[in-house]
Amino acid sequence: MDIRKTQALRDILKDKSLLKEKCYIDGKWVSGTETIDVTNPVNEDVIAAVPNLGQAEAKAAIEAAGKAQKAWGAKPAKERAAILRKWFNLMMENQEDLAQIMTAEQGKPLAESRGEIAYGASFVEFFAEEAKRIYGETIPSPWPHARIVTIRQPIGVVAAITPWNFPNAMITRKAGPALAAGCTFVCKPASETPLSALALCELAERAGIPAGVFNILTGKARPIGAELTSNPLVRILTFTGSTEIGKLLMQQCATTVKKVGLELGGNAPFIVFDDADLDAAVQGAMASKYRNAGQTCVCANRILVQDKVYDAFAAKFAEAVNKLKVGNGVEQGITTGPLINEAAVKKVREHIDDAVSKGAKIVVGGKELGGNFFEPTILRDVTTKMAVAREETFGPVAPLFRFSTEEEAIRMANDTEFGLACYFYSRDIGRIWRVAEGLEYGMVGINEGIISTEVAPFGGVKESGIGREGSRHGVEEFTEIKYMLMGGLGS
Ligand SMILES: NC(=O)C1=CN([C@@H]2O[C@H](COP(=O)(O)OP(=O)(O)OC[C@H]3O[C@@H](n4cnc5c(N)ncnc54)[C@H](OP(=O)(O)O)[C@@H]3O)[C@@H](O)[C@H]2O)C=CC1
Ligand SMILES: O=C(O)[C@H](O)CS(=O)(=O)O
Repeated sequence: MDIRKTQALRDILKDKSLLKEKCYIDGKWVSGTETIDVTNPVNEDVIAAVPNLGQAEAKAAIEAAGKAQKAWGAKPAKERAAILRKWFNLMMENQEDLAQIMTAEQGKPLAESRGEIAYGASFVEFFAEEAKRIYGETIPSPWPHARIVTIRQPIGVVAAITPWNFPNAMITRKAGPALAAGCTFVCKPASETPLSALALCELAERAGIPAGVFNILTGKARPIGAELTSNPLVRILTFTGSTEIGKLLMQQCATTVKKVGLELGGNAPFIVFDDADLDAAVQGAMASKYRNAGQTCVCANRILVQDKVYDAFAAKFAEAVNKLKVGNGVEQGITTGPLINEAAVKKVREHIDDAVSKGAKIVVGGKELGGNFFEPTILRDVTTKMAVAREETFGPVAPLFRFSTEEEAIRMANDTEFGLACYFYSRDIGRIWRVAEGLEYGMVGINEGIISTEVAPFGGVKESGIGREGSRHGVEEFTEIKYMLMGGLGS
């Protein structure tokens, strides 16, 4: 069967009006004089074309968001909550079509796309509820003639730039709390995956989200980014993507002292101690490493295995990885779709060749399968001299490192400028507390390989980012605390 054959996306969708080839600015569908092709990573076939907009349209979107923010922020929280709840319901009612759109433009297997739609919708559901719980406080006054209160108010216009690997959830993980807090939202999605974002606009309109509150524009990253980071109407830039671009955007935001929310790159260690349940560790490594063909910022990027169980773990892990099935994500039973593009395949190839040239051995996989497809791969006898130790592979490659002591494992795990997610398997309670507290990361998976959920704070330390998304903390990022002193009360 030709794994690179695909059906026309419009023919697959039940609700064809979800396939949008226009941007959504101020409640209007906007075309462009030029367009950008959207391709299916399975075979690079063009599946749609979206407007190639620039700085002027970004400015118009920001101004529309600025105009709409006052009324949206002034709505009672309960009303905003009800509209967000409708948006959530519409996402779940259209889950299959949204998943088909995602698999067509991003490549992940349909089961993962359906999962991402539910995950992305969960942020809208969660923050619809949190909208009603954005509290202030009263503070005991040091003066008899005065009283102190604080309130939380919406920060204002939110600008967002999002990546291709989770083209729905990385938008709703920002838009959910932003709209809940009474902010308005202007987002540039990744050029590879704009269709998931534009479908969200169609559902936002149906949910009754007013014009100007939720805006998506596609096009030239640099000029749009320059406007989003310099326009004084924008009060926060929230970005998910590479650390390199995150640093650039943070610099650009400095000129107008914008708040930033940054979810950047990772280099997650996955540590297997000799007291671990090896079957559970293999299961966790499979889930963490090969989800989205390894294209997630929280994927296990380095697998550190204690000497005594190294060979046993490697054998069990190889058996599991050999069961993965590479192919077109719309086919039944496919576990691993194509990588997003040629550059991604090239990076995986370079990482494997570098490791092997320095002494690593290929246990499973290691081969390109044509186009953007790459075999799920395990490397053993990997050392810290190899590129995979320092760089995020962002592909289906599991490098196995060895360690002897607990201290060595923590030192190896922390030997990186990144600090997003980390994982370890142990059944010794003392070790669990020592290691969890010693790891320099924003998130720790203990005996678990998948930790992302809307109820917990997602984010990193060091060069993996600033701020948290999801959880009650996620909505606070889009508010400002105002301190009010009420004086002249006599005594
Ligand atoms: N911490 C987290 O939650 C996540 C981190 N990442 C990290 O991102 C990387 C992979 O994602 P990838 O999309 O390639 O990352 P990029 O940083 O290249 O792109 C992310 C977004 O930034 C935009 N962008 C790129 N250059 C500029 C610029 N100069 N000005 C404004 N916007 C710009 C892109 O637009 P365009 O597409 O038009 O180029 C895209 O929308 C990996 O390092 C991964 O770890 C990814 C997902 C989640
Ligand atoms: O972009 C990513 O990699 C996501 O943040 C990972 S998750 O939230 O889907 O786990």
